[in-house]
Amino acid sequence: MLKQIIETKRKELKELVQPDEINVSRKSLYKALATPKRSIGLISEVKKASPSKGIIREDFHPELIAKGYEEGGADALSVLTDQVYFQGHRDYLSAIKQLVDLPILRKDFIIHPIQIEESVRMGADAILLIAGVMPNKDLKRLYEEATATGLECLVEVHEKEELESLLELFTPAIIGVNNRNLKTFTTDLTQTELIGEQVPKESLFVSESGIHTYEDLQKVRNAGANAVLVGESLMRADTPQKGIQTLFGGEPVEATS
Ligand SMILES: O=P(O)(O)OC[C@@H](O)[C@@H](O)c1c[nH]c2ccccc12
Repeated sequence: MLKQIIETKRKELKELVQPDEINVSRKSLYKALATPKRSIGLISEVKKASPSKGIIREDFHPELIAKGYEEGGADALSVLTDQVYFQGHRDYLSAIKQLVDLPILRKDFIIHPIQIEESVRMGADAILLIAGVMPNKDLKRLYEEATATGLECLVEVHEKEELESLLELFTPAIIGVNNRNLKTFTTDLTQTELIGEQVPKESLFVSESGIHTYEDLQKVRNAGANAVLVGESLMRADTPQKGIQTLFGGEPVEATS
């Protein structure tokens, strides 16, 4: 599946037209996750559909959802911009960036430097880079280019070996462990426990996918995760605020934040 997605992305890129640049100030994802509002950081994802689950939310209003996440006390937002497989859109990200005061992660399949310029223009604060979809040295180059333009990167890994070989080249500031097996689409939080042991102390550690309950949250926190990236379970909640509240077992945001 991932292979197919990347192939589609390559074709799309041949016809990419850069958007007009929106004028916004950048917010640091790293800082937001290093000083979370609760006992663990939360990146809430604006996600209408996915290849594994189909449509997750029919009445999909990205700006309302984003606003709800902000009111619910999310530390950062992730916005899907891939259209073909996730029914996202780069315009959603631009609109949300102008509406909320949180760092925004662009969730897409970034494989070429022109997407870095595109991400800057659309107003993203950070981008996702997925290990395994390109040689590590190419990923490192994209990481450096993005960083030089003021974009932060969440570097996602799926296997222990993937992280080990990446760390031989460089140490990403933010490392995400995806609990979803990209071949079978099943999620398993023990991935966070297993691979988490390998995440260097100086990097922020994000546990991604398949986090649905307060127990799940505690499990990955105990495994050393600094933050979670949650889409589906929040998108299926009555309201984004209620979703966050339930996920955190009612834990309030810190009064000082
Ligand atoms: O909806 P979930 O299971 O809470 O997962 C969110 C996020 O981790 C997932 O959307 C994701 C993780 N890595 C990705 C890469 C591309 C697209 C999507 C993703």
